[in-house]
Amino acid sequence: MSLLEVRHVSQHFGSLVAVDDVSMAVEAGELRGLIGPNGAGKTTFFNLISGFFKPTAGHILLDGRDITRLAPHERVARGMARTFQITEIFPELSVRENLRIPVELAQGLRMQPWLTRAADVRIKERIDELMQLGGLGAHANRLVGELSHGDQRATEIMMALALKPRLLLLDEPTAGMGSHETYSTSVLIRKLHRSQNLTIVLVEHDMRVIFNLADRITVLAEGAVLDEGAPDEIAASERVQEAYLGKAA
Ligand SMILES: Nc1ncnc2c1ncn2[C@@H]1O[C@H](COP(=O)(O)OP(=O)(O)OP(=O)(O)O)[C@@H](O)[C@H]1O
Repeated sequence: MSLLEVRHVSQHFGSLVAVDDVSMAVEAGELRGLIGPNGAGKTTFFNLISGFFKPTAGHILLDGRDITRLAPHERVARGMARTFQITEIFPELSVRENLRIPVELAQGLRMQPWLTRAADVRIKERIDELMQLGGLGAHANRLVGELSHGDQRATEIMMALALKPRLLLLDEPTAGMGSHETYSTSVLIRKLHRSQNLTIVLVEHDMRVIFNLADRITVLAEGAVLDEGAPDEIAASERVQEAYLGKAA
């Protein structure tokens, strides 16, 4: 059974069909890349998987269970977390304080009026572990708003990971980055994928990142699946080349 299964999903906005009868199955442990020209429907598709939109038609299954009508936070409870195209962090808080929010949430301790000393130790240990894993140890007490774009993105990814997802959805993690930061973000994603038993679906514009990281790639064009396969198959696909060249022309 696939970890994530999308069955014949469509999303209409009035007369516009942003996602048109898309099916996709992602196996546990896979890193799936999702690409497509501008306006292909990638972000809409991500919003459908993570529950920000409810599809006009079709079904979404996680571990074989239908989650189509579940709210985003209910999907988080089932093991799904996501990041956004625009980094969603609290710039006026430190890295440690940002991470504390999802760590408390994951441990069922958010909004508790008081914490036992043991619970507080557990929270701090988990924050330290996440900072270490994300390469953020040196920035623990710095305000996130003062960090580089790459470190802000790493903080956001580690906040998603704090929720202990099995499925992590990353929406353009290298958007707006220079080549150095793009490279270090790719290295982080690969490291997390390998060390944390994670399944990842990654939307990216940067083709080097996608072809370097993905086990398989799904290509969307005009809301529909244009092609799907291993990176070398997609690189050789005439249909895909035409879609990109056609768009650029
Ligand atoms: N909330 C919305 N209401 C109406 N139309 C929308 C909405 N969201 C997206 N669209 C339209 O749906 C289509 C697909 O958009 P979407 O943002 O999903 O594409 P994309 O592949 O993510 O594009 P990009 O690569 O530029 O981010 C576009 O025509 C867009 O204008």
